[in-house]
Amino acid sequence: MCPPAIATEGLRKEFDDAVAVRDLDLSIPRGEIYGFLGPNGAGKTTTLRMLTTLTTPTAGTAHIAGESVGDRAAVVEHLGFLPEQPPVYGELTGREQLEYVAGLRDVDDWDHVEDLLERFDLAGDADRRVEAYSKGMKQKLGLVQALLHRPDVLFLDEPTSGLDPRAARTVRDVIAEVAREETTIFLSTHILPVVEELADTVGVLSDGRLVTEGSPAELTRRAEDGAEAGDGSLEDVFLDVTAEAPSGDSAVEADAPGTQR
Ligand SMILES: Nc1ncnc2c1ncn2[C@@H]1O[C@H](COP(=O)(O)OP(=O)(O)OP(=O)(O)O)[C@@H](O)[C@H]1O
Repeated sequence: MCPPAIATEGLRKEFDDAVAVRDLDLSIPRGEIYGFLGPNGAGKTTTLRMLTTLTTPTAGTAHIAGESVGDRAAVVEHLGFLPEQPPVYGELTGREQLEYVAGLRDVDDWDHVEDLLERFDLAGDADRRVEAYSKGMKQKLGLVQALLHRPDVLFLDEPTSGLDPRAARTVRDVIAEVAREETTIFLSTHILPVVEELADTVGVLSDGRLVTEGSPAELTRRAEDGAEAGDGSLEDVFLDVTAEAPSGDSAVEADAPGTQR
């Protein structure tokens, strides 16, 4: 049987003065879009960094497509990562940027690269310098470069942050399309409607702990059943399960749902 796309057991990260992630257990099947929510400081970025080998766990295990994150060379073949700020160089053209990343990744399937540029509506701009790209175009270029090597698992950190509604729509459409091709997507975001629209399963992290998990429909049904106030929306679920978080500056207070940061 295929191993899960993402599996963690007791995954934990401590910094000198804080526990950022506490004993996280995840099992995310292949082909799923997993929406990872949590207030500011909940530990989402630290989790992403552990899963993408950028930081070492203090304890526990994590496997991507069956490979341990401790084996960086093996695991990076399976993952693509779009951080909140896409790692693109302004002085290169879009195509040069992709050639550079393809070289690092040993990708020589140029038909695939051209196909991605077409699908993301970037082909006409591929020979322009990246510094002339809009934020949405840079985000799409970042997505193309994360997908160049056909990863099994794509990690996205706030992929629609700061985009205008049209650019955010395009990025959401692209995510949905990529997911249709059996790529597993781990989507970390504050923007609840994005998760509500795209995610098969939602996990909510609060103070480093996974405090709830389920499909958006299951979570909102639970909120409707238990709610004394509110309309049983994902926002109610989020507010309810993160209510005990020690930080006062929850994501929902800072960003009204639907706000594109
Ligand atoms: N390098 C570090 N050194 C010390 N503490 C850190 C470090 N990185 C993160 N932390 C702490 O770990 C906790 C989780 O931070 P993290 O950035 O993972 O949260 P987050 O959920 O991504 O937050 P946000 O939504 O605001 O980006 C916070 O208390 C943060 O201060």
